[in-house]
Amino acid sequence: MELTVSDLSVARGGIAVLEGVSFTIASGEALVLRGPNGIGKTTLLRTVAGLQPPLSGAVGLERDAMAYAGHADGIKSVLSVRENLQFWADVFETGSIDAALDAFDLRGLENRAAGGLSAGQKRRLGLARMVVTGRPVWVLDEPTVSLDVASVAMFADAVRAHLAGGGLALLATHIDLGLAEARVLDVEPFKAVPPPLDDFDGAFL
Ligand SMILES: Nc1ncnc2c1ncn2[C@@H]1O[C@H](COP(=O)(O)OP(=O)(O)OP(=O)(O)O)[C@@H](O)[C@H]1O
Repeated sequence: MELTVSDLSVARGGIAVLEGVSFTIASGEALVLRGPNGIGKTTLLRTVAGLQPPLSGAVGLERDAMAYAGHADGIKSVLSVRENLQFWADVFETGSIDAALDAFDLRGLENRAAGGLSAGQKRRLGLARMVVTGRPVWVLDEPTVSLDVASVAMFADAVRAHLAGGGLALLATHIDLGLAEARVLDVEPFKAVPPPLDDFDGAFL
């Protein structure tokens, strides 16, 4: 499997933010997007994951191959940790949630209502959902927000296991995950150039 992004231009609120982005990620590989706040990393990830259309260019994989985790954890607060994961296992028809509970050290919390978890515990539950989806392509936006050092290492291990199983990952993060094998793509050079003004006088009004 391979995720190929070709000459992709993406927009937020109707305004182009990144233009001409191209990369390929093969099975077993991870690519980390880097760039300053507001450059368009979230917009690029959402476009690659099929949550919004590109302005132009192409993503050479079906949306069904991907699991996306954004800033929101997507957890149901009245359900327990176990019920949350079971819900996703049912949606994705993947069966067991044991591997996800173990990967993110959630065994001791499995009967706790998700609404009563700490921010970092909620984040671990949200990331455990990626394991449960069984999907080969993980698209992750700032996955380590709220995680302590041990949990970041736990997350890096989960990504490594995913890659070892033939999966691939595309991530945006500002911190060092300790994933030495991951490639890094700085998206700043792809910053969109504003269109030239076609109303010279109007620009001064
Ligand atoms: N609803 C919106 N309408 C218009 N512009 C928006 C909207 N939401 C975000 N933007 C702008 O789009 C640009 C790209 O935002 P995006 O969230 O993709 O950046 P980012 O690189 O992920 O930033 P960060 O590192 O802060 O998470 C930013 O300049 C942002 O202000």
